[in-house]
Amino acid sequence: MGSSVKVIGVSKNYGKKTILNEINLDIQSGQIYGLIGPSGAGKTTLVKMLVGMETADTGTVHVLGEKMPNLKLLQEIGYMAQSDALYAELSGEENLEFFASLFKLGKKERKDRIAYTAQLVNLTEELKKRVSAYSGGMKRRLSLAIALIQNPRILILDEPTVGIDPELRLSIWNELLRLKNEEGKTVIVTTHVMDEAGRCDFLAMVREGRILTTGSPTELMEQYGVGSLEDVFLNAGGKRQ
Ligand SMILES: Nc1ncnc2c1ncn2[C@@H]1O[C@H](COP(=O)(O)OP(=O)(O)OP(=O)(O)O)[C@@H](O)[C@H]1O
Repeated sequence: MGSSVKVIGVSKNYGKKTILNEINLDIQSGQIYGLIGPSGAGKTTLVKMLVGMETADTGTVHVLGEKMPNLKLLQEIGYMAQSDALYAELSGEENLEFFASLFKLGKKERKDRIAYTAQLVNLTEELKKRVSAYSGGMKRRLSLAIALIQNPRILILDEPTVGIDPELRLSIWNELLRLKNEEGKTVIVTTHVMDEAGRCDFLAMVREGRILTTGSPTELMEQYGVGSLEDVFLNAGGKRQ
């Protein structure tokens, strides 16, 4: 299917600190690609580069064949940040309407996308409430709905299920799998949750700004001679402080 995302020789420093060190990634279209690694490894900095919100000091990032950053690609990339960027004084529905208005969507399509994304994250009944009255999990769910609003080809989700209960987490993962299988979407996700990592087609282990290893979950377990991704994570030195 070809590459959706190509990262070549990307490095980034903040002051004297090296945050990303010679990163290379080739993310095939129609895959769920997981970035796993301990806190502070550089995952968020890396995904921000894929979205075009950060620039590399050296190296290049291409998304759908275009060099990033590139405003043309906003329509094609849905991004869910680690902290929610929502308008607290507006209702959930007004937030969805606002974000939908930023994209090229016809009137009916806009309405349909709002209904579909709200239902996907189980917020249909709560749409009229102000976001300031939402719980943390509800805000995460609304952020996920916003990431999907313009029907992007690539979804980039930074720890999407933090604060979401197991039942809804499962239904979100089932939907991500459906989006991949039926609509050929590419999903890039950062996670600390190993059962989520196990649902990815391909994983990159990130630590101290480097990619330690890449492979399917099964390949990584074989590589480290262990029976679980938890053990891969620990053996690769990813134990949380
Ligand atoms: N704007 C910034 N200025 C200076 N340092 C930064 C900046 N943004 C991130 N960092 C540093 O870069 C490093 C990597 O951070 P990043 O958020 O990319 O890690 P992460 O792997 O996403 O971690 P987590 O899982 O906790 O979100 C950290 O040491 C962080 O303190």
